[in-house]
Amino acid sequence: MTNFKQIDRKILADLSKVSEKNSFINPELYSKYQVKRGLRDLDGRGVLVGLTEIGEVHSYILDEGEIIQVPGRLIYRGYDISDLVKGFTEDDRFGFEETAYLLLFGHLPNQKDLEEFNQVLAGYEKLPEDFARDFILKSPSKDIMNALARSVLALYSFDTNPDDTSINNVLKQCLHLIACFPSLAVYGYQALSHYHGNQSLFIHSPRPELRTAENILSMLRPDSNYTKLEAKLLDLALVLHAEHGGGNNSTFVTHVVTSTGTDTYSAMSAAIGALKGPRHGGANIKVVRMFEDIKNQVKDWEDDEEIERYLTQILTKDAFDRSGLIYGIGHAVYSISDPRTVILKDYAAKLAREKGLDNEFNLYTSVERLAPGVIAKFNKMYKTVSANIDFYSGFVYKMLNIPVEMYAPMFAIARIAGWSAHRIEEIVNAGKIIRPAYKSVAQRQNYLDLSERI
Ligand SMILES: CC(=O)SCCNC(=O)CCNC(=O)[C@H](O)C(C)(C)COP(=O)(O)OP(=O)(O)OC[C@H]1O[C@@H](n2cnc3c(N)ncnc32)[C@H](O)[C@@H]1OP(=O)(O)O
Ligand SMILES: O=C([O-])CC(=O)C(=O)O
Repeated sequence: MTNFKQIDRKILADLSKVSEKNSFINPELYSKYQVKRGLRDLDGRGVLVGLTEIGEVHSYILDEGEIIQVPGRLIYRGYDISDLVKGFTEDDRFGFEETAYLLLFGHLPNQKDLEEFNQVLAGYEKLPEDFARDFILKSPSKDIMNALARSVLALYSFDTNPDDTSINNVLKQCLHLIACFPSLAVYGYQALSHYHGNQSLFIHSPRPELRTAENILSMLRPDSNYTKLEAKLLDLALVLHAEHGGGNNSTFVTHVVTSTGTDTYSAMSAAIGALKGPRHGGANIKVVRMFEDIKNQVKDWEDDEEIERYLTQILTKDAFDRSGLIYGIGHAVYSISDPRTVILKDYAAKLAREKGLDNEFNLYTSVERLAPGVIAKFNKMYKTVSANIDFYSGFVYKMLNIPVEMYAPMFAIARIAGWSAHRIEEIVNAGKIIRPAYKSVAQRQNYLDLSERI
């Protein structure tokens, strides 16, 4: 057995070298053929690939053809996110369901619309009989995003009409997914914590009278208790994560996969896979882990030079996960600021004060202030970088006692609303499969018989 493993490892190592060598493309060729890497122009502007009415991510203005970076704005269906947040927080209402309604149907719900919508979601939140036992608890995964994607794919089998892409059917499927993502994710976590973490197993059912944020906390906690303040803060986080235009990676994946004509479960599981990545929604988990490392490595949290030295080690791949990335900093579109971070940071500050975590909050603000300068020393920058939403979200979740494995799933529970709206928009407007071009830069070769190959 050991021998086999050793041989296996050697073969794999050799094959990996060959694979890596023969996958390399000379970076100069990208400029030669004017390939827009990351679907971005050299100045950072995204290549225009679609139109949407759902979300707008605004970060610059053009002045006589010149890009002027401005503080970021996020607009859902024409409404500025800060106005939406102000509206429901000042009225002391939950905002996530109202936001999901707005994204899906294009207008703000009135009282009656909202009550009806809450009832619809409550009616859809129940999982099929024995689904949790057979599909979640029986094979617990160490990664809740993978568990969530698997559950979404498994739901296909319980749908009597899964491949029907009429809007009526797709809307029904999307509403079902929006309603049951909290249970799918939380049960995935409970399975992990029980089978891999030796903790007692709790499976609490969602309660129809509770809103999404309340249900998440009630299902996560053994005693189901939470304060109104905790639920409101989580609700705010869900609203801020619900949508980000058509170009963010997971939503673009939703458009790409939807354009093939495939079913809702396939499209949404692909989007979950995209969101999980540490350069996208998975960054919130990385940020909190990176801060655990910073807290251990940096002795004086008030010493800017010591913090900068550590951040430099991250950039040079000598610290943390050796990826060279300072997580939670930078954004494909925003430069001066991410409007969601501005809102969340304010709440993070208040909560940190309440919980006696001012020191840790101050460390976050120091990293936020120092990281852009460190990154600029190592890269050619076309725009400044600033903290993105993932920078403070994990810290907020941590203060809400939400387990770290649930941070990226929390993003998915919110973003399924945006993905759903984009899937419907793609189906209503498209009819064309998304298929960009790749130029082959391989040399043509004459075929060799097996006996002739060296
Ligand atoms: C919800 C979300 O998805 S928000 C994003 C969450 N992701 C993270 O927080 C991960 C850390 N950040 C990053 O990896 C990047 O900033 C991204 C992926 C978000 C955006 O990347 P880009 O579009 O390449 O950003 P931008 O053009 O501003 O970057 C310029 C250079 O700085 C580098 N850079 C940007 N941010 C960082 C960072 N946080 N750490 C290290 N280097 C960075 C880029 O890699 C790029 O270098 P390159 O030209 O050699 O490729
Ligand atoms: O827009 C992006 O590229 C990433 C992002 O912030 C999001 O999806 O929320």
